[in-house]
Amino acid sequence: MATGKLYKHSLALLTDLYQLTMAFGYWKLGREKEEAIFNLVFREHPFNGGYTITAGLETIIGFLSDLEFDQDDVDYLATLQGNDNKPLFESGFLDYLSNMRFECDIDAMPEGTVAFPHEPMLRITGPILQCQILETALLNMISYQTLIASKAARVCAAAKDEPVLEFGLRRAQGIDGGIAASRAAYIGGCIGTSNVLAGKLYGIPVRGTHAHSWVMSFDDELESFDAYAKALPNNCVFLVDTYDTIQGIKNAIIIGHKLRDRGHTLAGVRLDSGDLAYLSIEARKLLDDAGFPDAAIVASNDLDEFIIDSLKRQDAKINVWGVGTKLATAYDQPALGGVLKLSAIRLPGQDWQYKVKLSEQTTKISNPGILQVRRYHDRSGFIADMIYDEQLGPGDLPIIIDPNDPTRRKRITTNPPYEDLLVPVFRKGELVYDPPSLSRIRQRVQAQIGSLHPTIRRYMNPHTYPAGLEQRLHQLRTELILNARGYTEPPSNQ
Ligand SMILES: Nc1ncnc2c1ncn2[C@@H]1O[C@H](COP(=O)(O)OP(=O)(O)OP(=O)(O)O)[C@@H](O)[C@H]1O
Ligand SMILES: O=P(O)(O)OC[C@H]1O[C@H](OP(=O)(O)OP(=O)(O)O)[C@H](O)[C@@H]1O
Ligand SMILES: O=C(O)c1cccnc1
Repeated sequence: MATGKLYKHSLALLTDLYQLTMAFGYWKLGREKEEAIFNLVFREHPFNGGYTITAGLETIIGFLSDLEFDQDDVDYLATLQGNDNKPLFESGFLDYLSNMRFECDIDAMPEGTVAFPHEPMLRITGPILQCQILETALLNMISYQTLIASKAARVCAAAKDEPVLEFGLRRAQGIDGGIAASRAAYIGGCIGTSNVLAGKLYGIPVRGTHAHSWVMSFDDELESFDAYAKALPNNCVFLVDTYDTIQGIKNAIIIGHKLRDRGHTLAGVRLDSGDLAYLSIEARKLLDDAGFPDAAIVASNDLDEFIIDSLKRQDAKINVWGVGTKLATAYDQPALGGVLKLSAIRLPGQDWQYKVKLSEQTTKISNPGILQVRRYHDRSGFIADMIYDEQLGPGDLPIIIDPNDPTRRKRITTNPPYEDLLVPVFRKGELVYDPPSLSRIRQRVQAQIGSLHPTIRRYMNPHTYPAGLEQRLHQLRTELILNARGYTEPPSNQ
């Protein structure tokens, strides 16, 4: 029975200490009811790609649904001391945490959405104290799964119509990394995983062959295949490279005939070393000539999207790709670089005050407002994305401005159909969203990627998809930046 949860208790302490010290500060100042809006964004696509696939929302929903500071948690917090060896937190604050119930609004892009730099993938609105405590966990859950789903999408795109199995658990970043990687890889397009716990938790199909150790534990390879075929006649993909790959394929064929005589099937062979193009072509010839045209050739060994692409260009005859380390660890880019930035604040019952964070680097200056993302499309696919402020509104026939280079603009002139990407997930702490099944999320990924122009899908040096700020939001942001830099008066609505 798929439960979808690795942890069966509240993870309220899954945060950085500074979030709790700030929370204490807000409480001490009586500011705990002040409301804030934070947006979770990334600044650059991972892997130098042209798009990013969101993942991790369901993990966040599980985390927030269980959220509470239980007695053990506050007992632990009571032991923390400041540099005068006195308690860091007052008991009144710990009581406050014990009684605190999650009461924020969350709006988020559904999992499996393609996202672009600076677009909020998730927006949290609520008491600033709560938003602050949750920052770290929200980033942790979305950033990593989004990274792996995006990597998987690239690997699967390279494999084109051929299935990719995720084999990464043994090299993944610890227990949670391995579980989350399997989930995200499945979202990104892998058809199964070797990770049995992920299979149980999420209902991901589990698949596998056997290891060199099985072959090595027998006196010879043929005997090992024979014994495996007798024990598991319905799961025979023989690993053929323990000693000599060509001889291994011939041994697999000998056992394949025996399997067939007993009413079973040689499902395939796995190549795990050597020149995978050459060996797969030889394997295909041997298997076909022996009457096993349906036996699959599975390949593994430090594969990634670039090696898969190269092997395909070499006409490798590989039917199934087993990809582990480089997928589950996001080997070439181990972090997404997600951030959660404050964009507005207000006292209860008062107007929002918009906020920006300055930086010497233009791309690191945050966006103010109550942000939403509008995606315009036509029959051929996505046209452009526009980040707009819900109070200013999306505007008629808007102009979309690249925040990194305001001279780059796109005018929306024809009133094309659109979709607002952030959907309500929590309202005042109550779940108002019915999370889709993993198979629906996988379908969404394929539909979303399919709606991108092929030049944006290219995994080397892709074209840049038009995504930017609605012009009045851009103007307001510019005024706030100039004001923060001391050049102007604050904008009139501040
Ligand atoms: N024809 C090919 N074209 C491009 N890359 C290939 C080709 N064949 C294999 N590779 C890749 O080259 C790398 C070979 O790595 P390495 O030399 O460490 O492996 P090996 O010696 O074949 O096997 P192992 O060390 O696992 O026993 C792997 O990443 C593999 O996927
Ligand atoms: O190469 P990856 O993409 O990570 O795929 C998973 C690897 O895990 C297994 O190897 P094993 O742990 O036996 O080590 P190996 O690298 O020596 O084959 C398997 O034979 C693959 O080679
Ligand atoms: O089943 C397999 O072939 C497998 C599983 C994990 C890692 N490498 C291979």
